[in-house]
Amino acid sequence: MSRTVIRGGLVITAADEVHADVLIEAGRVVALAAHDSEFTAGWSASAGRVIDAAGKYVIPGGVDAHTHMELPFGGTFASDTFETGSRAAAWGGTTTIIDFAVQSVGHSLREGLDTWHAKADAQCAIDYGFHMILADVNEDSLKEMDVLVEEGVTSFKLFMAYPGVFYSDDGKILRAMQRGAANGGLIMMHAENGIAIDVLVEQALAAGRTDPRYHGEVRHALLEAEATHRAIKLAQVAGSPLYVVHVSAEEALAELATARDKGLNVFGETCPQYLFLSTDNLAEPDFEGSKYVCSTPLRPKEHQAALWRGLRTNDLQVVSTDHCPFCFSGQKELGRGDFSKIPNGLPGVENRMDLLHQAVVDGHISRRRWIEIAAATPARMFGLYPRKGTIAPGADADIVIYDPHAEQVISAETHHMNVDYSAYEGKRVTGQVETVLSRGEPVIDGKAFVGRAGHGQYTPRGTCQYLI
Ligand SMILES: NC(=O)NCCC(=O)O
Ligand SMILES: [Zn+2]
Ligand SMILES: [Zn+2]
Repeated sequence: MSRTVIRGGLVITAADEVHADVLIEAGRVVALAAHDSEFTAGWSASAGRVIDAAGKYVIPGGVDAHTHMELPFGGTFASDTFETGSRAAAWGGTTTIIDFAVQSVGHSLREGLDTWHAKADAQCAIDYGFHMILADVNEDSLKEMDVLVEEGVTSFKLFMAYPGVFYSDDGKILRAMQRGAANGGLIMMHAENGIAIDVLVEQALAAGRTDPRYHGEVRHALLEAEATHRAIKLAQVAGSPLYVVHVSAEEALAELATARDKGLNVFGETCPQYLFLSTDNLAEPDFEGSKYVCSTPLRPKEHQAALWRGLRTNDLQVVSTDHCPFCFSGQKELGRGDFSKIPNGLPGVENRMDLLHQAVVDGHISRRRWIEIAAATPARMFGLYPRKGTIAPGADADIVIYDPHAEQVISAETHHMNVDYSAYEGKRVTGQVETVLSRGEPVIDGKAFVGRAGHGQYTPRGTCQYLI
């Protein structure tokens, strides 16, 4: 049986930081023990591979709980396939993604799930699971939720935005929440008042305000806060937990904090783009602002301090990417002259672990909190813990050797995502992935990709393990 030993690194989990050696066998962590102690004697001699991690961090692979490979949106498709996107994720130290299978209106959940399996199976370099987007809540799809939860698709995204596409009205949302309360499925909410936003879009375009910056203005922070408040109340009535995705506005975060102060099972996710980018980017000239069009939108810089505080106080529990890349050329350009036609989404699956490490360097969060929000909590939230999200006996050996002192400059010239720009072009960050193991197998080795499409396995999930 092949054995790997990782020697001499600082092992960081959400719970601990310890100088330890890690023994891996058959794709799993078998033991951790104090570096070069009596307990590790003989490990290296019997190992097929010994990785020297002296001076490096040894961390659980990242769990990115919000990606959209090949998502159809606005008449085009997100430009990363599961092959290119999962490879890029590995380059950035993420070893599990949870992507969104989509139910189309008039079709079953099963059809949507089968379609996403056909896109992803045998393509991924790292392990993957699925949430389900509920676009058509009806008697049949409600019943299907029960079956999917049993099968390991244990979370369902609903949209208060995008009328005519993914939108659900309050009655449908309430019914899905009631079903989730009964079957254990976690409701994930895109919380923006899409009906009101569509009025503002129409008014802006009629007044000749067509540039990307107006995307941010019509998607008003108060309309995110209002929808967040409404979603919380509906969840309370239904008796269901709630996970609000891509929180960007301070006012929306305040709604989550109030609910959590009452002891409710209400959770929030934010994304690196809301922590590091702002409406200044949306206002870039020559249509460059289109590169930053996503929903919820980027906010004025002042919101960032509130989001960092929310991450420290645990009013926000998870940082995912909402990775949904569209090339500037030919895709973002669909919205020249009409911001409402710019496909929504930003690339970032490769950058998340590095940007959050930079947040450690900058003093926003601690090292253990970095691992908690990027690996341990998403794994717990979505029923993957302790197989994913930690380094402990029995866990999958999804492990990253991270060089905390390496300097790098993020750029489209060097990234591996299938998109022609970087949202963080030119940003200097300290820290870089050196080696990535997925179930004990090297995927990135000494800054080279050595993985393969099809190594990544579909991973059915349990129900939420984060309830109060
Ligand atoms: N977020 C975004 O702009 N695009 C992806 C779809 C979604 O998550 O709403
Ligand atoms: Zn969304
Ligand atoms: Zn999304």
